[in-house]
Amino acid sequence: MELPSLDFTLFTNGTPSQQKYLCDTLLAYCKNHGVAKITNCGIPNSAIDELLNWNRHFFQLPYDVKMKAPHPATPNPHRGYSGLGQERVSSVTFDAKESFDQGPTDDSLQPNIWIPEEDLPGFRTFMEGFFNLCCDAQLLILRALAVGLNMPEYTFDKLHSRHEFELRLTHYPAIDIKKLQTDTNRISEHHDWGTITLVFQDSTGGLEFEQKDRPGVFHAVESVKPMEIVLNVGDCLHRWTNGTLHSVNHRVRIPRSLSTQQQGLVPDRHSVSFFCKPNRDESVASWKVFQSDALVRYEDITSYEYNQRLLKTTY
Ligand SMILES: O=C(O)CCC(=O)C(=O)O
Ligand SMILES: [Fe+2]
Repeated sequence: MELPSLDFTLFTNGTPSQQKYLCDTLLAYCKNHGVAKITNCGIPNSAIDELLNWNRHFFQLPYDVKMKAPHPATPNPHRGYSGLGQERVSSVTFDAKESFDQGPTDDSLQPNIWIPEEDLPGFRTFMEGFFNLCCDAQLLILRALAVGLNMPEYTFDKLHSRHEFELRLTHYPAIDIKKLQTDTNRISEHHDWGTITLVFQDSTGGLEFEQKDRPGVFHAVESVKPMEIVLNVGDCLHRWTNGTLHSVNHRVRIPRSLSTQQQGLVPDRHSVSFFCKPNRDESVASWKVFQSDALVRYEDITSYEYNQRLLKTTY
């Protein structure tokens, strides 16, 4: 199953009928698959190339330097560098990845943890700027989704006004294909916990999503160019819409181009995830307008409680 890229200039600069097409198509992907590929949502392509370059530079640093910004051994703050195996997405399978987590600059509850400027000059400035670009992009995407849902265009704006989002760099080191065929994943199957996630990836491949109506059947979602951003629906959007929008199960495994290979090395892979999450004090209960069968599937807890519940299972 190939996912075509949806060009967001249809929403920002298109005619009313092109705008409608973009919103309806985006909504259909979010309902039927929980995933879509998008381009031109306001983040310059050159910034995405640069982002992946910074990702490479960061993880190429010696381990001791990366450990100058250690993610604590505990879930909070969910910031800084996590080495191989520190985060456990699955309780069964080892995930061969290292990551670096960042939030907004002014978050006193979860302050950022940076390596010293002299160890990678320019890294922090670029990453803080890219975080802001993602903030603008998520607003645009959620407005298009709101229009697709026949809701007021600005429905999601105030629910995300505090930018309590996370930006994560991930590096999957080169690995023997036999390991990925047996006891190791790059990232085990999981749902994202927030509203939507934007995934920027290099051309290595390996990201897969589970078909909604065929549990256990996964399809590759690769980006021919890094400008093709993968959009995942997360749990909070699923909860608010009472399951109308589908929080997609996904994982990273062997790239499609190597799937028949029996031996050798799978090259390393770099990706970046921007997790757009509701303000911490927002409820993530199902909205009445989506309760056609009077069944409230999801209880009234805050976004923060929901997030903490899940975070505690992985660190
Ligand atoms: O590396 C990827 O492409 C996806 C990573 C992911 O799913 C995540 O960080 O939640
Ligand atoms: Fe994910």
